[in-house]
Amino acid sequence: MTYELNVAHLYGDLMNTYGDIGNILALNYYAKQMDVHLNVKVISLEETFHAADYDLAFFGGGQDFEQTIVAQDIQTKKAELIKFIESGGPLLAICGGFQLLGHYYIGADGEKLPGIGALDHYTLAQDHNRFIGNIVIKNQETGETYHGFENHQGRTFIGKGERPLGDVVKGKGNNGEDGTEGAIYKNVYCSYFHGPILTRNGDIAKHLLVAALKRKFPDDDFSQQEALPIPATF
Ligand SMILES: NC(=O)CC[C@H](N)C(=O)O
Repeated sequence: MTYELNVAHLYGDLMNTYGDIGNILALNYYAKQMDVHLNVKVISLEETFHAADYDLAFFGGGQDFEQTIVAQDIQTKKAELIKFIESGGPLLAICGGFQLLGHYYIGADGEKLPGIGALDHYTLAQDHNRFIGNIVIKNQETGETYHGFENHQGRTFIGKGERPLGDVVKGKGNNGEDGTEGAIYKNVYCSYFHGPILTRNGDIAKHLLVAALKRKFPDDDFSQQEALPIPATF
């Protein structure tokens, strides 16, 4: 393979609800077609995340119990994660991962867990209810439609500098109120979609990989990779 990218799978052993690890398999599938080899490393509790060592990161969803543990540990990685994000590092964060990149998450039992505040959203609890079901959204900038399955109790409200990943066509989205789903900030893509998201929405995998390639190899031309057709089903 011509290119190599280093991928950090953040808390891959703890944050993996509904087969979110399938996102790593899907990334590999698309990377191969782009002539890219991925070196994937799980970075978990008490392990160091050095922003400069990685070209792409993935942070999956989790249950409240795992999130209480991760919410503490991730504070030790906060500065380097913010460095990675602010320098344009591509990162995909799903559900619990999405919540912990923001200011805080209030769990089903009312416990307030700190996030790292790298992105300007916050997540409230809801009373004895979860948003569960198939969801469809549309990204207004690209015109792309994304399909997924949501299952979350948290209600997220996005903030300064964040655009939604899409507008809700069907389903609940971030909070069931404002019609937004997910968030985009710089090269960070957040969503409540399981499914996993990248197996059903190859366009997002392509955006992440192309962003990582352009950032790591600024002198090369990736128009061919950008033009890669995305199969209807993975
Ligand atoms: N699937 C998930 O990652 C769920 C995240 C969080 N525990 C919630 O219920 O909102």
